[in-house]
Formats: sequence, C-alpha cells, structure tokens
Amino acid sequence: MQVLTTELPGVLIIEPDRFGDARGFFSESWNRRRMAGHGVEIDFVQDNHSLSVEPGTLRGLHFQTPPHAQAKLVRCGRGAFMDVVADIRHGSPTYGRWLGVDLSFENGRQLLVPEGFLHGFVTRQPETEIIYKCSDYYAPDCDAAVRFDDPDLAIDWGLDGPPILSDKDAAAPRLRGLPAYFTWKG
Ligand SMILES: Cc1cn([C@H]2C[C@H](O)[C@@H](COP(=O)(O)OP(=O)(O)O[C@H]3O[C@@H](C)C(=O)[C@@H](O)[C@H]3O)O2)c(=O)[nH]c1=O
Repeated sequence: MQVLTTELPGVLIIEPDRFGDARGFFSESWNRRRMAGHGVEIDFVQDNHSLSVEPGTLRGLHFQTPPHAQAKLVRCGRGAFMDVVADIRHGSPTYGRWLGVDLSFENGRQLLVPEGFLHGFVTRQPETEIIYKCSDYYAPDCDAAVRFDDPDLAIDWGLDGPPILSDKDAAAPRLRGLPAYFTWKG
C-alpha cells in the first residue's frame, strides 16, 4: 500500500495493493491498523455507495457542519470520476485551494478527505459507482453545500458542457458568506 501526501495538508492519496491471479484480484480496501501506522486514526461509522448513470454527473460540493463533521475515504467501485476537495479551514495556509484526483476502478486509488474540506466529484464514464466511508453519521440538519462553480474556488472540472446536478446542488450558495465552521489547528 502506498500513501501519498498532497499539496493540501491532511489530504492523502492511498494506493492499496492488488493481488492478481487467474480469477481477478484481491485488495484490502481499508485496514485500520495499517492506516494508523501512517498517522490516520479514524473510526468510520457509515459506508455510502452511489451510482451516477451519465458521465458528466457532478455531486458537490458537500460537507457536514460541526458537531457532525465527516472525514471520508473515497474510492471507485466501477467506472471513473474526478474527486475534488477544497480546503475551508479558516486560517489554513491552503484555505480556498482545491485538488482534483482521478479515481477509477482501473487505478484502484482512494482519497482521504479530512474534516474541514468540501467534497465533490464529476463522473467521466457511464454507470460510475462511488463508495466511501464516513467518520460520522448522516445528519440532515448539518448537511451543507457550496456551489461547484464558485468563482472564489475556480475549480476546473474538465467539463465540455453543463454538468448534471441535483436541484439542491444547482441552488447551493457560495463559500463567501458561510460561517467559519472550521479553523486550522496547525
Ligand atoms: C448523504 C446521504 C444522503 N441520504 C439521502 C438523502 C437524500 O434523500 C438522498 C440523496 O442525498 P444527496 O442528494 O445529498 O446525495 P449526494 O449528492 O450523493 O450526496 C453526497 O455527495 C458526495 C459528494 C458527498 O461528499 C457525500 O457526503 C454526500 O453529500 O439520500 C442518506 O440517507 N444518507 C446519507 O448519508
């Protein structure tokens, strides 16, 4: 397993080993003890799985506010998508910066999204499945979003045309104007 740091402190790219044989492959998609050895000690409590039928489907940018903030460990079950995180930890040296990482069934990569980050993705292939672990339960009262095309974030989603969005995401507010839910702790 490879654990790669990124330019956003706390965001990690994880490349689990795949053991291939005549049947296909085997891979450990989460190993708490091994990740603790890389400084990641998270008690995940909920696993989510979603299917996006059309390429160009965009979900995000989402987060849950405290006291139900979530860290997430994201991977692709089928197809391919670009996973995006954006730092909204006030006082962070990388506040407002975003990162996009290609996750696919083929590359088997995972992205660790810490608390204090917006999260979203855009699918690149039809019938794309995303599977992710969450460190807190779904809390509808704490469910929050920022518009995917917020000019202050200026995320390059690599889209040719308008994405397919939920009504909720199409109406999401800009980052500026939101309370400072998260502060950088160094
Ligand atoms: C997120 C979530 C949704 N739901 C329900 C609420 C709603 O009826 C339906 C669809 O919800 P949404 O439209 O919010 O689903 P979706 O747009 O896929 O939301 C997800 O997007 C990605 C980017 C994330 O990071 C996730 O944390 C989550 O916010 O599922 C749950 O029951 N549990 C959950 O944990």
